[in-house]
Amino acid sequence: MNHELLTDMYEFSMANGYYLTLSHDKQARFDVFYRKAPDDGSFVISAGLKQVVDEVKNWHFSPDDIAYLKSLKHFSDDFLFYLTEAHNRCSIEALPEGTPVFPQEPFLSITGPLMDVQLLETLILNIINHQSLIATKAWQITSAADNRPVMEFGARRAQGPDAAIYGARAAIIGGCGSTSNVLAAKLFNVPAVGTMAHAWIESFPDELTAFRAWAKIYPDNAALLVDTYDVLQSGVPNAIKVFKELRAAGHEPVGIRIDSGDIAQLAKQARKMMDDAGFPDAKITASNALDAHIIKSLLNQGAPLDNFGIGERLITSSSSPVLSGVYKMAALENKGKWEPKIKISNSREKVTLPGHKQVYRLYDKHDPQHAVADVIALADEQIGSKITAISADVHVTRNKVILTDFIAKPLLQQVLTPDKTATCEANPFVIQRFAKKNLAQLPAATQRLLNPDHFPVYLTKRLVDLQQKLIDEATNM
Ligand SMILES: Nc1ncnc2c1ncn2[C@@H]1O[C@H](COP(=O)(O)OP(=O)(O)OP(=O)(O)O)[C@@H](O)[C@H]1O
Ligand SMILES: O=P(O)(O)OC[C@H]1O[C@H](OP(=O)(O)OP(=O)(O)O)[C@H](O)[C@@H]1O
Ligand SMILES: O=C(O)c1cccnc1
Repeated sequence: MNHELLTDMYEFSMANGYYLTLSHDKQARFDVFYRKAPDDGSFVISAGLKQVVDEVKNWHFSPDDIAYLKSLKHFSDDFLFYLTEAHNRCSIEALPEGTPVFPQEPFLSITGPLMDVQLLETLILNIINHQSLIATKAWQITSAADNRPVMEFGARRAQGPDAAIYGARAAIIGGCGSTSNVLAAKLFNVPAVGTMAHAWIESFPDELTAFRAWAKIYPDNAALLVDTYDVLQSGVPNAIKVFKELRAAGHEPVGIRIDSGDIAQLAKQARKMMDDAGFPDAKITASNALDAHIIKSLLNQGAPLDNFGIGERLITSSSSPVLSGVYKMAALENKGKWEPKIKISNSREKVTLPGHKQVYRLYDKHDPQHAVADVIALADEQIGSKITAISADVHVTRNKVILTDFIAKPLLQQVLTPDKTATCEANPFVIQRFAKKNLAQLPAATQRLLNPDHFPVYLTKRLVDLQQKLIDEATNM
């Protein structure tokens, strides 16, 4: 299904209005950014860019779409004709997927005909907000799991098929190692994994028969679900019987999955039983409405867990289910000249950053693996060896600093041009490694699950002066 109509009606009303009142090739630039990270975190892991680039690159309206828009009797024929010829005329600059991004930083900027970029607002936000939210949640969960493999199990609880598919990709970006979602595994070339459901056990006369039947079919992939009847009285003893039979036939068992009850207590006792029976390498997988905080707590209780299967709280980010990324006009072309644009608000933090911008990550000159701050600058500014900067966080009291001794790396990169040249990493594991590398360069305190430190984000003086000038002009001061 093409997604060109996946936009809000007001975007079409405005685009039709622009067509009727403004010059048709008037260019505009919009930025995507967010103001507050989910779960009171300090950053978001950017995700969704690959899908955005694919959508924008192939942007077009089918005859059926045009017929539907015509049937609404709301748009001019000339505008509808413009849409029949629509194709990508936009360029996109963006942070690569997997970049930890902080509030106010544009993680994507799109430039193109005003009508086109306006029509793309809803779809771009839909994709970026969803996938960045899930990638960030997956980072929380996998960081709590402390290098133990996490399988994404959420398809059945995701809010619809797209959320399951693209959520699985975002989960890999955020740190998961595999997914139970076979379609996502196929589409993104990632491992499809799984154990068994209680239905398998219930389909046989008893648990032992069910385990044996499984082990016969999958002798090298026997991860047995032990909680259908009683984990310690029945599940683990039966699993051990089958493990012994497997070993006698020359196979090593994978382990067990515990999906209910007090996981810490059950895992400790199951571990002891399997060790005593000669299976110290049999793994214990935990599942059952787990999230980052429960995983941390289980590990703090000393639960000997090797793997996690995580569904609903990952795929829906249920503890913080919205990333409110926004899409705001930064500049508009007028008679061949770009003019910076601003949205003013009574709340200082909601005043937008005007103009064509670049985000720099500053690394300590003497320790270049250590990021010390980000700076948002105007794109045509020269970043020298010294920057006078103002905190992007309006609540900071001592908000003016002089930054020196840094190496500045520009983060926004061109990923799509109107001639359809697209450069954008697709492989979610490559992106996962990029995310890990970038996170390792940030202060550890910004990555606490509870009350993390905020990473300093600054604006250059020129950007702040431009913002103030536009505020003054708009308020006639
Ligand atoms: N030792 C533990 N410490 C903290 N949380 C735990 C522990 N063991 C399980 N949990 C979590 O507690 C929540 C509720 O577990 P509960 O015992 O109610 O599940 P259950 O009723 O046994 O499972 P089910 O409803 O699937 O039969 C789940 O999110 C689970 O992951
Ligand atoms: O709990 P999640 O993190 O979403 O992980 C996925 C869950 O999906 C399955 O449950 P199922 O749908 O069979 O229902 P159940 O909760 O009764 O086990 C599985 O047994 C997990 O418990
Ligand atoms: O393979 C599993 O164990 C699995 C898959 C999806 C949901 N719950 C469990």
